[in-house]
Amino acid sequence: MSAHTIAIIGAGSVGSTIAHTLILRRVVGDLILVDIDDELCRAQVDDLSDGTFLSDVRIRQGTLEDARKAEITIVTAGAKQRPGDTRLDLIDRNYKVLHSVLAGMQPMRPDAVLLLVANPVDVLTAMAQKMSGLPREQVLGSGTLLDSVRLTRMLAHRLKVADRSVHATIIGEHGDSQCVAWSATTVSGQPLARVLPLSSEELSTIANATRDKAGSIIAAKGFTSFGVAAATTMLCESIIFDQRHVLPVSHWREELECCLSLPAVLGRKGVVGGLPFKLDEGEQDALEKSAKSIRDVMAMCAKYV
Ligand SMILES: NC(=O)C1=CN([C@@H]2O[C@H](COP(=O)(O)OP(=O)(O)OC[C@H]3O[C@@H](n4cnc5c(N)ncnc54)[C@H](O)[C@@H]3O)[C@@H](O)[C@H]2O)C=CC1
Ligand SMILES: CC(=O)C(=O)O
Repeated sequence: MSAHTIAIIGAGSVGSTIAHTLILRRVVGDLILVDIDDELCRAQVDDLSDGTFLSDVRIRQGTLEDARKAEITIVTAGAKQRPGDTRLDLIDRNYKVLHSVLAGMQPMRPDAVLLLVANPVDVLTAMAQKMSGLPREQVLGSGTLLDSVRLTRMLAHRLKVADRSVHATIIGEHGDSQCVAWSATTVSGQPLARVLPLSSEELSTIANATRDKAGSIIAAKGFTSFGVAAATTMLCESIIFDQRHVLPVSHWREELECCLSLPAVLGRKGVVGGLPFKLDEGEQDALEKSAKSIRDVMAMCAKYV
């Protein structure tokens, strides 16, 4: 049994599914759920606790004061997109939620990692870096790991190979300006273009389907939860067990003056390193445009911080 503790702020669809996945994967010994809706939180804890016999993880309802002491705190609290909303449309509501959550968690345990999942995740990650009191490297967002998983699946399906044989990365915003690092996409170490030559129209179709997948799920069922829970669990494992996986997560990029996703090394202190990630000219342009769209929203939010 792992002796680690993770707190999840926001016990709605995403928070509870992350809790469920962490329980099944035995990532932690103790899990704390916090929500402003006391009754919902209690019911989620009661329901989740019926499944803990599979892994012996202890789960309980807690407060921001409890979350303050956890090794990882995951923030899912906030409004979700309604059909047709972009993730950026959520900023006004979710900034206020983030502000009140972080204010209630001061001072945070100095070696804590704060993992943002609520949207717009890139902008909220940058705001949390300013408000949390933690070093920047310890505050990161789930970013485009989920988008990269979605892209990987589409390519693996097309190639009729296992997902793990494909390495595909979405970079930039977890949102509409995201871009595919096609030049770095490989299948069993071989460049994708060699294994599966695709026309530029086909590449665009795949990129658009990846970008639009969340919207189509939300249009049909109102929210997404399973993919983000699996992605967040993978991030927690890399952090808690200091596994140093290289994963696309939202983190501060000085050269782009914002938080966005590029591959980073994830260990016990959060983003513990980076590796060179070469892009072609078109991809670099797209990344810079994505950064600009995030910076534009941050500029609109300057009134807050
Ligand atoms: N980064 C990603 O890949 C993904 C992000 N999301 C985002 O996650 C967020 C949550 O989505 P859902 O769980 O579907 O929404 P939800 O509405 O089911 O849950 C949100 C929960 O936050 C709680 N909450 C609100 N204010 C709070 C506060 N001040 N303190 C504590 N709890 C508070 C609410 O009571 C509610 O239970 C949304 O912003 C959504 O866009 C969703 C899917 C994927
Ligand atoms: C909602 C969201 O951000 C996603 O599923 O990608």
